[in-house]
Amino acid sequence: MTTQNTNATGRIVLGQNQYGKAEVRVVRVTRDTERHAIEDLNVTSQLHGDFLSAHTEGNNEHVVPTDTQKNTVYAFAREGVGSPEQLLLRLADHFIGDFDWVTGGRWAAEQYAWDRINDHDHAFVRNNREVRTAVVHADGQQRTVIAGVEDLTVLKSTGSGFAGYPKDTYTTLAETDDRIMSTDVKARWRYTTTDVDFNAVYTDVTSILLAKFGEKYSTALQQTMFDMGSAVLEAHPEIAEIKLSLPNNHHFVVDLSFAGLDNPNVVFYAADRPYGVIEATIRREDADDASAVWATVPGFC
Ligand SMILES: O=c1[nH]c(=O)c2[nH]c(=O)[nH]c2[nH]1
Repeated sequence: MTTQNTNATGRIVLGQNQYGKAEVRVVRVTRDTERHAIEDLNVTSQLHGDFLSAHTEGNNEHVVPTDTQKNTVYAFAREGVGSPEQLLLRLADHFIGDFDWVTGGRWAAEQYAWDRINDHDHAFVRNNREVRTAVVHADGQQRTVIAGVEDLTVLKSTGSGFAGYPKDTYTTLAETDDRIMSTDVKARWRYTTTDVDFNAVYTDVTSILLAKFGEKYSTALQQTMFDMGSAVLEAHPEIAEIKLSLPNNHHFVVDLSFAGLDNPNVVFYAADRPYGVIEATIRREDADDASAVWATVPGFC
């Protein structure tokens, strides 16, 4: 229960604030040769700093327009992207370096992949397998980079069960040692350094997550999730922690007895809701506390 302060006389002040341009869609074509390449991003720029008088006095002399922030994203893309993390780090250095009162900020990106059509030089098909994510949080000279992946939908048609759980009056779920397990992998991992080959590590982390999902018999999504996250930390010392949020995309065996048919795990009803939701942070025991940065990355525990 919260109690109400009935004689609140304290001054009203501006608390935490940030502002910027959300979802700047930028497609960068690299066309130095006839074989083009595409980088397709959705970038958000938000500044932290001394913006008090803009809020309390209507004084805009510190307010770098959100329109300028959008233009800066496009201008920096002209110089090259490389990786979403590198682009965001350059944006952070620029805004903090060029404007005295900008002390930090949050820059975020999603990246969408395009594959070549039949190895064509300049025709592509969008690969909707997953969305890559990146966040750079800057505070003075400090940079924190959090990379991620989402909408990576996976399924295994056997090699998963769920049993041994407590039962009470409300339990109807039957134990099983053979079920479908499916989830949409959503993960974010925090680097301890900016000296990273971000594209190479992204590729390796996603391939580890996929391999571990399939690798061994799963007694629960919780166990599989911990295996997936642990394997990423084991392979990558430059990652301090990884957060996973995994919906349990339930597949129910359909009772076909109305037609006189058995159903030995062949025909399933893919429910879209409700779904289990299994989440964890898997971390090195001695990892530093980055909870203030994680607070800017919603959707995880
Ligand atoms: O992998 C699972 N974890 C659970 O916590 C759970 N709960 C449930 O009903 N089914 C499952 N499956």
